[in-house]
Amino acid sequence: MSDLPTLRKKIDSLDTTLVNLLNERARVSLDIGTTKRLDEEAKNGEKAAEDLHVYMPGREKQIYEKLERMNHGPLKHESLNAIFREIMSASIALQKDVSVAYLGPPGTFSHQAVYRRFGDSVVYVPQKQITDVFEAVEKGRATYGIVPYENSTFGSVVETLDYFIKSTVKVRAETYLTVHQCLLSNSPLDKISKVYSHPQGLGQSQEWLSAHLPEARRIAVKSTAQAAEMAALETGAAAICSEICSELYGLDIVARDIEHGVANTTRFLIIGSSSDDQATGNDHSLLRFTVDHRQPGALCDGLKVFKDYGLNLFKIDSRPSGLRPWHYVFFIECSGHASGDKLPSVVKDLNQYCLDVEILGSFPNERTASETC
Ligand SMILES: O=C(O)C(=O)C[C@]1(C(=O)O)C=C[C@@H](O)C=C1
Repeated sequence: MSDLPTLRKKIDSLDTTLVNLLNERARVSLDIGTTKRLDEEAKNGEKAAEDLHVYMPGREKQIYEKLERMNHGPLKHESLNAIFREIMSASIALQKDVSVAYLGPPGTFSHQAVYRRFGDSVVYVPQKQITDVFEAVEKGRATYGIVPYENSTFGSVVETLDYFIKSTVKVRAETYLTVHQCLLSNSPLDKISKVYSHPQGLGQSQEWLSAHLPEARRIAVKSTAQAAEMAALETGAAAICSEICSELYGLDIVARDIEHGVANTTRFLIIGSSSDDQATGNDHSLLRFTVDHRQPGALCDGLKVFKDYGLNLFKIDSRPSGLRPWHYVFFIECSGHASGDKLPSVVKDLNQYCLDVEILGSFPNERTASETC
């Protein structure tokens, strides 16, 4: 082993090589941006080129999988992934100014999910409620949005599903975040009479609340970080939120990991003005449809279409349509991609049993093998 000055000299020289290589990569990324813009302009005109999507989840997944295959250490996979998250974040930001709307204020789990997916080089646009995230994307105030879709303990996020009934946005990607809920307050546990959180935070921690704060009022607010903001202003109030809100809002951690359920995980969807048209071979698609109730068995016949084409179903939700009582909109998540050969035929066949069918987006499956079991 060499002495310290020699080893540091080696590091200095490697850093120079790294910086040069990173800039070489950045220049290629700029060329990719220009090529995509020119291609889009030639195909769909100048306006489409302005709205160009620079975030390509399918391509990113390919890169991360390749990194995992070629990394033989000593760098850990997670460390290499974190480094590349920032490399790709910078790469996206070079191609275009990218902003991401999320359910704020800072400190929410959505905020952490944006960081996980988009890194530090994009602009973060906090929104007051989930519906505002959709609107920010629809009205072009943000390039992308991230919305909570479901939680492994408490189930679907109905506010998100309800907005998908009327929205024009498309799903581009998904991301998973392990969620640990904390009880934050400036009062001790025996003085807490009110607990604020998002309905998901309250739901994921209901067993703990019943055991430790059975008398406390549970108050649902728009987000977990808003709950922290509010709890910081009142004595005897607490918030169920992420640990990072402790520092952000000046609250003490009264209890940690109060969620029930094993490996409590929230799944987020990344939305944009269009879906990713690049299939990866392991994709999921989200569809929305309304069944024609005048036909007996229409829902059953509709579901059979997926089976006939060999597409696996992962999730089914139904929500009131809002148009008339007992009339529902169904959401189906299945394997396959909108640009594949099966899904367009499924949609065509489904139309026999449904009043309307729409593919809300196709995206790379990010669930790891262990999460699938
Ligand atoms: O391959 C592309 O399409 C790129 O824009 C390049 C790149 C990258 O830096 O590797 C950048 C952003 C995309 O999300 C995926 C990949």
